[in-house]
Amino acid sequence: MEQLVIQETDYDAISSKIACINKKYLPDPQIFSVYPNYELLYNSYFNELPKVTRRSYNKIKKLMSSNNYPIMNIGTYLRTVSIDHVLSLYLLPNSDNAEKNNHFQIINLGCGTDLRYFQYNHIYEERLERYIDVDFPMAIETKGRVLSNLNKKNPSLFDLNDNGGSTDGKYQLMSFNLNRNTDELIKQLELVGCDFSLKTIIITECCLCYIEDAKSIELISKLNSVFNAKTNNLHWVSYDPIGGTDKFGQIMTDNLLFQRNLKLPTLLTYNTKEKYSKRFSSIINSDISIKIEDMWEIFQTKIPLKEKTRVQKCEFLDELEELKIILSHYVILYF
Ligand SMILES: C[S@@+](CC[C@H](N)C(=O)[O-])C[C@H]1O[C@@H](n2cnc3c(N)ncnc32)[C@H](O)[C@@H]1O
Repeated sequence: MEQLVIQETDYDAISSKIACINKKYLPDPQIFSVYPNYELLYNSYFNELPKVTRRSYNKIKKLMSSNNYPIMNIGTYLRTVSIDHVLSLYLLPNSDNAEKNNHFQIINLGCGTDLRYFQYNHIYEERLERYIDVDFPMAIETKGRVLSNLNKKNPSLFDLNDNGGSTDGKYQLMSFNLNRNTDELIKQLELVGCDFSLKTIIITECCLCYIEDAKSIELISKLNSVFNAKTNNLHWVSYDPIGGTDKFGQIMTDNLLFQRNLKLPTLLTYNTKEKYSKRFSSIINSDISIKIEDMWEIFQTKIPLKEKTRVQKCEFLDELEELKIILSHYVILYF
C-alpha cells in the first residue's frame, strides 16, 4: 500500500509535465531546437497509457485539471529545464572542450514516466553508452508496455524491443525497490550492463524525498563507493523539495500525510540548502565541489531574460510573492 502511494506520486509528475506542454511552457526552445520530437513523445505516451492502464490514465487526467495553475506550471517548467541545463551545460557540454569525446551513462533512480532517454539519446547519440531507468516493478512494467506499444506504431521514433528497452541494449528499464539491499542494487545494475568504470550521471528527481534517511544515506554511500572505486567520474543531479525554516515544510508534511497518507521522511531533516548539500558532502570526496540552487534562484539568475519573458506570457500570474515562497522550497543539487 505504502509503495503504491509513493509510486502514484509519478501521476503528479507526468500530469504536470503534460499540462506544461499543453500550455507551451515546455519544451523550452533550446531543447526544442535540438530535439524536435519532445511534444510528440510525451503526448504519444499519455495517449497510449489508457490502453495499458485506464485506472492510471484516469487519475492522471483528473490531476491535470486540478493541479494545473500558473505557479505549479512554472515550478514544473523550472524543475525540467534546470535538470536539462545542468546536464547540457555543466555535465555533458557538446562544445569544444576536453570532455567532448567522453562517453557516459545515465542512471535515473525513481524515473517514473520520465522520457529523457529519448531526448538525450537524440542529442548525445554517439557518447551515450547506456541509460538505465529504475523504479518499482509495477511502474517499470507499465512503462515498458506503453513504450513497446508505441514502438510498434512509430518504430523510427522509439527503436525499442518488446520489453520497452532499446534494441541495441543501450536503454534499459530496471525494476528495483530502492529500499532493498544496496548490494542487490549493484548486482542488478551490473546485469543490465552498467559499466562502473564509465563516467556516470545519476539523476534523482523527486525520489530521495520518499526514502527513509538511513536508507538514502546507504544508497548514496554505496553508489559513491562503487563508482568512485574505479574512477573519480561519478556525477549526480538531485531535485527535491526542502522543508525550509518557515512553516512550509510542516504544512506540506501534514497535508500529504492527511490527504494521501504520503510520507516525506527527510523533508524537515534536510530543510535548508546547506543541510541538503551535507547529505552528499558528508559522503563524497571533499575535493568535489557540490552546487545547489533553489528554483527561485534559478528563475532569477539562470533563465535568460528572453526565455523568462516567453514563460511569463504562457499564463497570467500575479502571485509573485507566493511563487517566490514555493520556488525557494525546491532545490537542484549537482556535482
Ligand atoms: C514524484 S515521482 C518522480 C518521477 C520522475 N523522477 C520525475 O520527476 O518525473 C517519484 C518516483 O520515484 C519512485 N520511487 C520512490 N521511491 C522508490 C523506491 N524506493 N524504489 C523505486 N522507485 C521509487 C516512484 O515510484 C515514482 O515513480
